Amino acid sequence: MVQIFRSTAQKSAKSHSLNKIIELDINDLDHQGRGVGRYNGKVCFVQGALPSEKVQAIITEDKKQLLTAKLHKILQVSDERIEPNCPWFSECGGCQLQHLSYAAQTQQKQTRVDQLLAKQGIKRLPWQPILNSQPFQYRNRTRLSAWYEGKQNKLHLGFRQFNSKKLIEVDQCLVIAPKFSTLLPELVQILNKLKCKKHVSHVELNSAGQRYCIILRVLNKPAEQDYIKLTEFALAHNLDIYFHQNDDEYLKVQSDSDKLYYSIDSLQLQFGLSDFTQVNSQANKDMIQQAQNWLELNEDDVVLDLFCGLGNFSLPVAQKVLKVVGIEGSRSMVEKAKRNASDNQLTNTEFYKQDLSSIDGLDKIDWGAFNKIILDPSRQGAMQICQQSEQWTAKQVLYIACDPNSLARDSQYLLASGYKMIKIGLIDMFPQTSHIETMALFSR
Ligand SMILES: C[S@@+](CC[C@H](N)C(=O)[O-])C[C@H]1O[C@@H](n2cnc3c(N)ncnc32)[C@H](O)[C@@H]1O
Repeated sequence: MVQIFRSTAQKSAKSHSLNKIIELDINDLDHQGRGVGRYNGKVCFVQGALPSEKVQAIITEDKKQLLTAKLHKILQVSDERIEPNCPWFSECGGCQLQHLSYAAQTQQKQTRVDQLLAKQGIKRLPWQPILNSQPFQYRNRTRLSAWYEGKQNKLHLGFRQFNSKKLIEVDQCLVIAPKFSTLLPELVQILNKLKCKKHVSHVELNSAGQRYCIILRVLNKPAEQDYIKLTEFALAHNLDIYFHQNDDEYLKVQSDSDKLYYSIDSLQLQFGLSDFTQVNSQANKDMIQQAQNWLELNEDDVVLDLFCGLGNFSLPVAQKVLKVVGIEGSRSMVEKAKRNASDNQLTNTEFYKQDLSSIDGLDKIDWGAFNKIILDPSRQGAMQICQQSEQWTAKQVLYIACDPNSLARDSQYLLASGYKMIKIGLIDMFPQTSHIETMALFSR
């Protein structure tokens, strides 16, 4: 008979290993920023440990091929270890790398991309200089969890703990816009004065555009008094505050209705609070500039911008080329991209709504019409698209990846179609975190 239950002996060996203190060498960082070593033939992930360190760690999880452990003591300290600036760093799940020097963070990210592409047989990458960001105060969007504690009749704001549902209350955050960080204690105070405080599920902070916006996600319709209190707070701090109750409905507590827009050089791009916008405004501008430089745009180019969003790449590119066609899955973003083009007097753009993960959608694209292609997919990547790359006439393809795993997978299809990777560079869009953004240029 096939044994499907673990024997009692196996079970008890596992339970004995829990809480055991082990000693190991750390030689890598994983995609969540955890130190990686080996113990008794198993891979062991130790949160808080760094490559080149020797540590003692307490086993918290014992699976067939891997262990998870908590850092207990550092026996040999990495030269790159620094004191984290944030008092909540060891608990809060928002940042994973504040204990690593900024230069080493980007170097580690580059190493990780090297490793992932090497696994697919893509080696000796043509690395370009890293596009660094300011290490703190760079985030223009963040979401705080809110939770109501019945016994004390108190609302708390914070972030989730690493790999857990537990919430860590914070009254400042070093990676978000400084105005928001300074305002957090007063924001919690005012929220605690609201009738609807029990029904606030989370709070979003958005300074992607010209205004500082606070969005309160509420489960029930707020009372009139709440509008009055929040309007006073908004006026006192020069903020816009919105209630977000249903999917696309954002109700501004003040009555004026300013449009939101962000700038790229002389262009102004309108966006909505539910739209995708890049989280790091300066890194976004640098990324767009690098994209234009790498593509060596000229006035004869006809460019296809896939996953174009609101026109973040399409519009600056349109200023330099004959024509840009942008394709995007969200109808409302396509409408905004069109309006953004006309508001900026750009007459050489077209935008279409299309699901770029469906073969039917891809069949409608006239691939032969473009000599340059920009791909900026979400984390899932652009596999279905890159699988069709054989039929492309484009000489150059620029791939911007927010997940290096997708880049590694999709690069294989491009290389198989005769493209060569001629440039690759890290864009440090998310300092202090383990997120990796990469730009790669392919040519044939
Ligand atoms: C990483 S964002 C990039 C947006 C834009 N290029 C920018 O820089 O702001 C990815 C975009 O892909 C869109 N998207 C996601 N899945 C899609 C799909 N299956 N088909 C078409 N667009 C999709 C999202 O709506 C989002 O606007």
